[in-house]
This record gives sequence, structure tokens and C-alpha cells, in this order.
Amino acid sequence: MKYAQLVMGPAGSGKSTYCSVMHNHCLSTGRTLRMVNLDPACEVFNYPAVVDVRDLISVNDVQEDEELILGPNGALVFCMEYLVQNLDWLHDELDEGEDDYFVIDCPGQIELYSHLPVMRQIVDALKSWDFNVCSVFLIDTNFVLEAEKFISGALTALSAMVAIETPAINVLTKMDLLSERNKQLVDEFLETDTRSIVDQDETVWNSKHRRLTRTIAQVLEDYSIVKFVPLNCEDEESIDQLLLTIDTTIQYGEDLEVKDHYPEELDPEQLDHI
Ligand SMILES: Nc1nc2c(ncn2[C@@H]2O[C@H](COP(=O)(O)OP(=O)(O)OP(=O)(O)O)[C@@H](O)[C@H]2O)c(=O)[nH]1
Ligand SMILES: [Mg+2]
Repeated sequence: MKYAQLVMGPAGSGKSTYCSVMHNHCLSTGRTLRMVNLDPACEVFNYPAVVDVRDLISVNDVQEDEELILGPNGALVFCMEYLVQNLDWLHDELDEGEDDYFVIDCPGQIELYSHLPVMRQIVDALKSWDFNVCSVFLIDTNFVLEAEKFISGALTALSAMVAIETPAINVLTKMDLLSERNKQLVDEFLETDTRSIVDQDETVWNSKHRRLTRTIAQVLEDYSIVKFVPLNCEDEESIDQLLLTIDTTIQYGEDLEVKDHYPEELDPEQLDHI
């Protein structure tokens, strides 16, 4: 098996930052992550990429092509469709070996996740190459602090989950930017249920549409379909916790963990020797 985190989420939600944080974290714990940039529009990122889609095609190349006349969004979709037509290129570049673990930084255009087939096609290809894939869907934490933003964020994550059909983890990013009061609010929201955020919020939108937001919150709650994990990039423990959740989801290191746990839990064979 090979493993991949597909890092997705709206523009500016913190995908590329998340990738470099994960990379640095694993570097310090002696674990190898193979980083992939799959965003043809990106200009800079702070991690060493073993694969960069811009070697195949970039938004700049496409926009400079006078015959195509595409704006930035159209150019990005063009690039992603081109990538899907050239998945052999991706497979060659990944050059994956047994147990390799990839973290894939994706573009931020939300239509790629909701109704265009490209991300789904990439996921299907990865699965056919024996990858266990986990979608890591990032949402700016500020999105869950108001009822209407929460509903919009949760439904965006949900539509991506439905369209892509992989196990998914929804991550709340930029926790370090929250005030103490808001941190508390987010903690309460994570500890209680989805409805609490909707009930607490007294914005105009919410008082008008309370029944709608409550019903949507209840559906999300009932089916436990959209769960959120907070991430504070400045806190190694928070990063570690999230990584563990993702690893468990893609069944990474199960053999490794069994071995790791024996000394603490007392291996029955060792007991025999006592
Ligand atoms: N304080 C803080 N800032 C963050 C965090 N994550 C991202 N940012 C900032 O948010 C902005 C966007 O972050 P990126 O990592 O580029 O977001 P992205 O999702 O890759 O954006 P696109 O690729 O354009 O879709 C940058 O200015 C980051 O420095 C975080 O956890 N804490
Ligand atoms: Mg990015």
C-alpha cells in the first residue's frame, strides 16, 4: 500500500501552509513525507516538492497562450483537465514505492471539489495505483464562528466529501489567530454538538433563518458526516494529534503501531519470560 493525504479547501484556507507545517513536523520526528504540489497556479511554497504539476503545465503557461484566451479560473480548470488527461505523467513523477506517504497540496478553486470531475478522477487514479487516500479538507476557523458561515463551510466540506468519496477529515485552521473568547467558543462547539454554534449566534441572518440553520445542523449532527479537528500550527502536540487521526483513517503504520505498543501494554510473550 501507498498513502496520500489530499489537502483541499477554499482559496486561502491554509493548504500550502499546512503542507509545510506537516513536512517540518515530520522532519523533526524523523519521518519522511513526500510532498507534491498539484496547484498549477501557485507561485511559491515552503516545502521541498518531489512532484510539481507546474513542470507539466502552469496557469502562467496557459494564460500566455494567445489562442486560449482564458482568465485565471478558466486557466486553472484547463490545467487540471490537462493533468487528468496526462495521469501517466503524474504516476511516473510520483514513482512511488511500498509504504511511501505523500502529502498533496491542491488548488483552492472550490468548483474543483464540488461539481467538476477532475479531483475525483485524480483520486480514482491514486486508488488504482494502490493508494489509501484521505481527504484533508481545510476550513478557516473563523468560518465556524457565525452560523451562516458555519453552515456554508460545513456544506462545502460535505459536498466535497460526497463528490470525492474518500475518508475525510475536516480541519479547522488558523486557530492561533483566535482571541481567547473565540477559542472558547470553538472549543465548546467541538465538545458539544453542531447545533450549539447555531443556537448561540444572534446575527441577523441567523434570527431570520434559524429554523433552516437548525435543521441543517441537525442533519449534519445526526449523520456525523462533518466532523472537525482543530489545528494550531504553532503547537506540535496539535499537529501530532491531527496526524495520528489521519494516519488511523488511512490505516498507515498499523503494523508499526502494534510493535510500538507492546512494551507498554506488556507483550504476552514477554510475560511468559517473567
Ligand atoms: N496565523 C496563521 N496564518 C495562516 C495559517 N495558515 C495559513 N495562514 C496564512 O493564510 C494565508 C493563506 O495561506 P496559504 O497556505 O497560502 O493558503 P492556501 O489554501 O494554500 O491558498 P491558495 O493556494 O491560494 O488556495 C497566508 O498568508 C498564510 O500565512 C495559520 O495556521 N495561522
Ligand atoms: Mg496554496
